[in-house]
Order: sequence, then C-alpha cells, then structure tokens
Amino acid sequence: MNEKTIVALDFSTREDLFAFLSKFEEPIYVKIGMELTYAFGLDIISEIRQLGHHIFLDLKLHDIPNTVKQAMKNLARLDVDIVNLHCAGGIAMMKAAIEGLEEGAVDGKRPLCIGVTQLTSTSKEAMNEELGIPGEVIDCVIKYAKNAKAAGLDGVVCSVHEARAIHEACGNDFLTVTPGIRLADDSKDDQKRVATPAFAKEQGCDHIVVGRSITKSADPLETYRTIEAIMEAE
Ligand SMILES: O=C(O)c1cc(=O)[nH]c(=O)n1[C@@H]1O[C@H](COP(=O)(O)O)[C@@H](O)[C@H]1O
Repeated sequence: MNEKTIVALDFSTREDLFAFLSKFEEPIYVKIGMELTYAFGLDIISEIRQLGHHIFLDLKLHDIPNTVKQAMKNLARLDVDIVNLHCAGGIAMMKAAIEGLEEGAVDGKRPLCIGVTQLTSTSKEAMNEELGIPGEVIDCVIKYAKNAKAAGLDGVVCSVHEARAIHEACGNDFLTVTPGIRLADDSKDDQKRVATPAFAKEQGCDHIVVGRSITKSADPLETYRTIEAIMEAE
C-alpha cells in the first residue's frame, strides 16, 4: 500500500464509476463509501478489487459495542484493506470493533481500523454550539485519537491541521488519514477544515483522501498523478 492518495469513489451510477476507473491503468487506492455501497451493495467491493485496487471501506460504524463487534466480524471477511468507525462511539465500542475484526479475520489478517475524530465538515462553531463539545477542535480530535489508540485502533481520520499533533501524541506509526483536501483554486463545497496536498505532505499525513478535486477534474488521471507526486516527493 504505497499509494498516499486515496480516491473517494463517490458515484451513484455504474457508468460514472467504471468510466472513471477505466482512466487508471495501474491499481490505485480507492475509498468505497456510503454512496456507492447503498447504490450497489457490498458486491461492488469484489468488482473493484478484481481490478487490483486497494480498498478503504468507509462505512463509519457508530452503534452499541455488540452491534459494532458483530458488524466488524462480517466486514473482516471482505477483502478490504481499511475499515472505519466514529470515535464518538467511545472506547468500549472501539475495543469491540477490534475484537470483531480479529474474530472475523481471514488467514489471521484483519483490515486496518481507523476512527473518524471530528468530520472535516465540522467547524469549531458547529462543534461547540450544535454538538455541545466545548473548546478547540484540535483538543477534541487529540482526545479522540488517544482513545482510539488506547482501544487498539491503527489510526484516525482527521483534518490535515491536526495530523502533526496526533503523531506527536500517539506516535508516528499511528496512521493519520486526512480528507478535506482541496487544490488552491477549488471550492470548499461542504468541507470546513481543508488543506492542499502540499500542506498535507508538510504535516506528515500518512494518506490523503481526495474526492471531487479528482473525480470532477477535467483530467482526473493527470490531477491524480500531480497530487500523488506531491505526496511521494522526498
Ligand atoms: O471518513 C472519511 O472518509 C471522511 C471523513 C471526514 O471527516 N471527512 C470526509 O470528507 N470524509 C470523506 O472523504 C471524502 C471527501 O470528498 P471530497 O470533499 O469530495 O474530497 C468523502 O467521501 C467523505 O465521505
């Protein structure tokens, strides 16, 4: 899994999905999220896997510990590299997720599990006033990252702006996967805590997740290559 850029396959038709994937001759790292899964079911995973791509299955589980454990046990049987959940579900839920993944692991190998800290579409104001969590976003994100590490997760989803502090708090081996990536001229759309690939590289993010900046680009392959070159530069 050398690719640093994970492309979010947020499509609702097979035509759009496979027209996009056909532009890539080499396997890439892709994210299969709710949009694709709810349109086509989990069978879409093996179709995409057959093309050789690495897969981050982004279903963001968040439920009582037993439900998450049993769900993760089922997800562990799918041939995916990463699964995720919401850290807001708490330490008991996250520990249960790891138990489920270990019980369901095929040939003793479970997918990596990462926890969403605060969504990159959440601003400080929304976190304080709507979610009722006081203080700075970074303090909440670091608290959630420490909880995730204590529960045995392999890393977190956070914004680029928190990645360095998370590596300092949880170690460099603890993965930081960062969506909210925008090229200099892009619109932020619904995202709030955004950054460029160059800044992500500077902050030491392990992977960036990029959707619309690539999928809606005039030349998706060229945009992907440009972004991946920035992320892989020495
Ligand atoms: O878990 C995620 O992947 C995720 C977490 C988060 O905090 N923010 C976030 O944007 N994402 C996902 O990352 C992708 C970002 O898409 P774009 O904003 O189009 O680049 C979407 O598929 C989101 O579901």
